[in-house]
Amino acid sequence: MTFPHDHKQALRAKMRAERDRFAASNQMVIMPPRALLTRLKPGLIVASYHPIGAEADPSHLHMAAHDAGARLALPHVTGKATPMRFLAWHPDHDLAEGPFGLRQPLGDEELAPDIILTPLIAFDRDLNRLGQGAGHYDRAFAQYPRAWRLGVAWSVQQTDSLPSDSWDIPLHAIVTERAYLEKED
Ligand SMILES: Nc1nc2c(c(=O)[nH]1)N(C=O)[C@@H](CNc1ccc(C(=O)N[C@@H](CCC(=O)O)C(=O)O)cc1)CN2
Ligand SMILES: Nc1ncnc2c1ncn2[C@@H]1O[C@H](COP(=O)(O)OP(=O)(O)OP(=O)(O)O)[C@@H](O)[C@H]1O
Repeated sequence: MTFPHDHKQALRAKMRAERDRFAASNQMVIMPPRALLTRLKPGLIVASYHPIGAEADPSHLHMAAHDAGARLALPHVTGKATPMRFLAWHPDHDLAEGPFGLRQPLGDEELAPDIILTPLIAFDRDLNRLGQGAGHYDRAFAQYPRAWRLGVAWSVQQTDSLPSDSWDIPLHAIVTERAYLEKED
């Protein structure tokens, strides 16, 4: 079922406001779930992200990956229309300013991720995800279908049921400051 574009836009505005309110009055951290830790090994490529605004901070997750010998990558975009690339990044490296207030890697070494720590605006119990609407993660998920897709979010970003379009690829799991949710299969 295809939901009107306007419905997704209204949901984004509502859930961004919810997230911003939550983050303004709480000092929470998100810790790496056991399911992530058991997957980590030297040489694995883990894509994380640099949070903007009130987004959930994945740094404890990617630092656990770094400590386990994994290589890190961060997303790099140039605009809404162009695909996102994951570029190599080391925690000691500086970031450069990008579009939408993003901070992105300076280098140009593209990596194919084994695990994608995924930012999101909203999620539901079926692990559907609503993103920024440019299709950057939907396209990356299609490009790397074997990667493990772990959503990172505040618990208040959960909503009853999300509109799902044909191109939407659900997450394998989601971690919040309160819980770890996994797809039952
Ligand atoms: N931290 C972070 N990095 C990320 C993403 C993300 O969601 N979060 N992306 C996910 O795709 C990609 C960047 N894509 C983006 C596409 C559109 C907008 C955008 O339209 N932003 C709105 C305001 C967003 C807000 O207030 O939350 C804007 O600029 O009007 C932002 C990022 C890659 N890096
Ligand atoms: N595999 C794909 N290839 C090309 N375009 C895609 C693909 N997946 C999604 N898109 C396009 O991306 C756009 C954004 O989709 P949508 O509103 O579902 O994004 P979203 O749920 O916010 O997630 P994202 O974080 O990926 O932006 C749509 O116009 C869609 O046509």
